[in-house]
Amino acid sequence: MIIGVPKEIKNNENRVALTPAGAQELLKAGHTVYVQSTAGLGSGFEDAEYVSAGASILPTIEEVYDIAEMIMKVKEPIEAEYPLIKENQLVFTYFHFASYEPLTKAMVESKSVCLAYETVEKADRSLPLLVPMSEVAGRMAIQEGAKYLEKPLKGRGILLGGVPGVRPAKVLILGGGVVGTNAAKIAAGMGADVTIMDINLPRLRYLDDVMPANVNTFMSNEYNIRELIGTHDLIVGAVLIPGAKAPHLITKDMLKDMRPGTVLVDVAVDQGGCIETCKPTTHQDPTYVIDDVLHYCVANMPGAVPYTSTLALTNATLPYALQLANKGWQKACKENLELKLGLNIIKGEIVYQAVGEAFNLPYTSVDNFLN
Ligand SMILES: NC(=O)C1=CN([C@@H]2O[C@H](COP(=O)(O)OP(=O)(O)OC[C@H]3O[C@@H](n4cnc5c(N)ncnc54)[C@H](O)[C@@H]3O)[C@@H](O)[C@H]2O)C=CC1
Ligand SMILES: CC(=O)C(=O)O
Ligand SMILES: [Mg+2]
Repeated sequence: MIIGVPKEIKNNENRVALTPAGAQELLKAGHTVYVQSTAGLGSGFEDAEYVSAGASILPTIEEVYDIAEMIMKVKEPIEAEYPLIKENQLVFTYFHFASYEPLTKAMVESKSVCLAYETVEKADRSLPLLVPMSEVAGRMAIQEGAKYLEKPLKGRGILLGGVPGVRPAKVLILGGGVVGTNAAKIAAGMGADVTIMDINLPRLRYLDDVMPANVNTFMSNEYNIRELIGTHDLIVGAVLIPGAKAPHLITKDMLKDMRPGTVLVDVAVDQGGCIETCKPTTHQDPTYVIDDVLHYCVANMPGAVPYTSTLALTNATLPYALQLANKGWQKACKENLELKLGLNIIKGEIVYQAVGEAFNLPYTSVDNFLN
């Protein structure tokens, strides 16, 4: 198969979908790999390293899209990329369709095959291609939150860990999955007073078992959320209903119950956000203030630490990319249910229920395409 790796063009997105090591594995399996010039530079990989691994370099993004049967990307295509995507081309990347109707419609129109990293799902319901980036974003959520709690950055001016004789900051984490657990670990390590909320009681039991003593768990519901938001300094949004738009757990009216300088980091922004007042921001301009509450809603948080994120992402995606390249998407998805669940749009039809439902658009069974 001919595989193309374009350079990411979203704001401050420095990750790349394939490392030279990954390119070598695909080449060893008999495939051809084209990488756009400088695509790996932001993650520390020179064009020459891809060439040594056996890949070819193409100067422009147009040439990469033009030649490739499978495009491997990191972030969802942005408007400038829509016209480059071809009929029948397999696009393997994050899409987060349910949060953005224009992208969904553009990919339907492209008649391409869209296999979304974030909905590839294992039998135990875990999301193997989301996990590594959720680990990064969860840890970063506290790093960023602690920074924006500083007064000159418009936060309350409280030190996360406190000091002897002065109480630490209070951190509230909505959603105790991968992002939430990683955020809690870092916040607890810095000495904060941490509460994790989730609707999944077995998950709360597990977290209660493994987390240090400065982490408490609390059932997630509106009543309990309203009880806590007025006393917490940093609130992290980390809920997910796979493939669907995130539920708004913090509504606009709740902001008035928070103290001035409270910091909200809505990591779930890529699925629409679990804070009603959240709108996607970029690393260039990551925050804004509403009702004296600071919002941080960067939709590609791991893009800021590409040296870590590119390796973590490609460790997870490569085995799946190899299956797609070796067998073609239809056979690979027929034989591997995990990959099949990643199919969101095929040749003009939405095949992922939560995406169709998000926009009241028709959807069809993926099985219609796999026989
Ligand atoms: N902004 C960014 O750069 C990044 C964003 N993300 C996003 O972060 C979000 C979370 O991802 P993961 O932690 O991997 O998901 P996950 O599936 O591991 O965890 C989600 C948790 O939310 C819980 N949940 C669902 N409804 C809830 C509710 N009403 N109240 C409280 N908890 C609820 C679930 O029970 C689950 O434990 C996703 O939208 C993901 O795409 C992930 C990586 C990077
Ligand atoms: C998961 C995701 O949206 C990201 O890594 O940017
Ligand atoms: Mg994202």
